[in-house]
Amino acid sequence: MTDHGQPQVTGGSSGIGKCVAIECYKQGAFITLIARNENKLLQTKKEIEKYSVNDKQVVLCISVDVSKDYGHVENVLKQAQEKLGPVDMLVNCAGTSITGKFEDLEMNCFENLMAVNYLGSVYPSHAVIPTMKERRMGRIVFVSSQAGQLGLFGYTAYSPTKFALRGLAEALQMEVKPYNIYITVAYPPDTDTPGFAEESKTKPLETKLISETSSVCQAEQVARIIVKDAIMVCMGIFRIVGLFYLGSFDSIVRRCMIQREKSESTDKTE
Ligand SMILES: NC(=O)C1=CN([C@@H]2O[C@H](COP(=O)(O)OP(=O)(O)OC[C@H]3O[C@@H](n4cnc5c(N)ncnc54)[C@H](OP(=O)(O)O)[C@@H]3O)[C@@H](O)[C@H]2O)C=CC1
Ligand SMILES: CCCCCCCCCCCCCCCC(=O)[C@@H](N)CO
Repeated sequence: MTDHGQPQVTGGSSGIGKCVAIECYKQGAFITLIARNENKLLQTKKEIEKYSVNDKQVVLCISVDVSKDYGHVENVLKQAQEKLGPVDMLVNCAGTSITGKFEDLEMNCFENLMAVNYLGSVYPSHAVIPTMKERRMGRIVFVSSQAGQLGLFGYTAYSPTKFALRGLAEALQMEVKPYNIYITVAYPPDTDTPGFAEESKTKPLETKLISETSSVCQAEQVARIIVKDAIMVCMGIFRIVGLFYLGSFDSIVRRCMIQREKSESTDKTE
């Protein structure tokens, strides 16, 4: 059934997720887009279909809130797999941001962001893992953020949700590695998307000034890196060989250094 990729992309109707879907579609994949707004999904489906590389390719749309009812999320993702075949990659892009000073943010900001950005990645991942384990293959991508590596002014509600994804990814990786399932985490910088434009409307001045120290990326570029990393990590054997080489190169450099120091000190004593 699957001589082509079968990715499911949450948040696939906009921004980074849309570009990830296009990137996979250009490689011949059958795509499932997951987001809430049906019109946006259909519009994106049409846009993606322009990039088809063969006439069998399909773009399936699922309208669901990834952060609300786990049972429902599980059902719709399973239904999609019945239609298109087993998913080989899940890219968790659905997410949103609210900025503001800690004391100015309402409690529901903290609750909603944790629900969408964190649980909204847990639910779809939990739904696809059993099939991936059975098939002894799969990839799951979590889209964190540079604000998931550093806590920055204005991001008290957002950053923790993105830090959480890293903890989830590392613990889950240890569990699923024996099943040949690979987890990657992306940490994108500010990226030009509808979500970013929305976020920028209410950013505190401090956050703006901090953000302006680094430039805004294009969503296409971020998506390309996300897809490439997800595929590269699968080449487990190459990674191991690569690490071995790095280790052996380090020891060459170390030997040369010791050699050079020795000959320098004998030069001095002569
Ligand atoms: N743009 C940026 O500067 C950066 C973004 N990121 C992260 O990348 C991801 C994508 O961001 P970006 O492309 O900017 O976002 P956009 O706002 O442009 O797109 C978000 C997508 O997620 C969907 N979505 C949002 N909430 C839910 C939900 N509860 N259930 C299902 N789908 C949902 C939206 O569709 P709908 O609303 O119809 O549901 C839409 O398809 C986010 O996780 C974000 O935190 C990370 C670093 C930088
Ligand atoms: C090793 C770590 C390197 C860190 C470099 C520091 C750069 C600071 C710039 C601030 C960037 C803020 C990113 C938030 C992006 C985001 O997730 C939102 N735009 C979502 O909408």
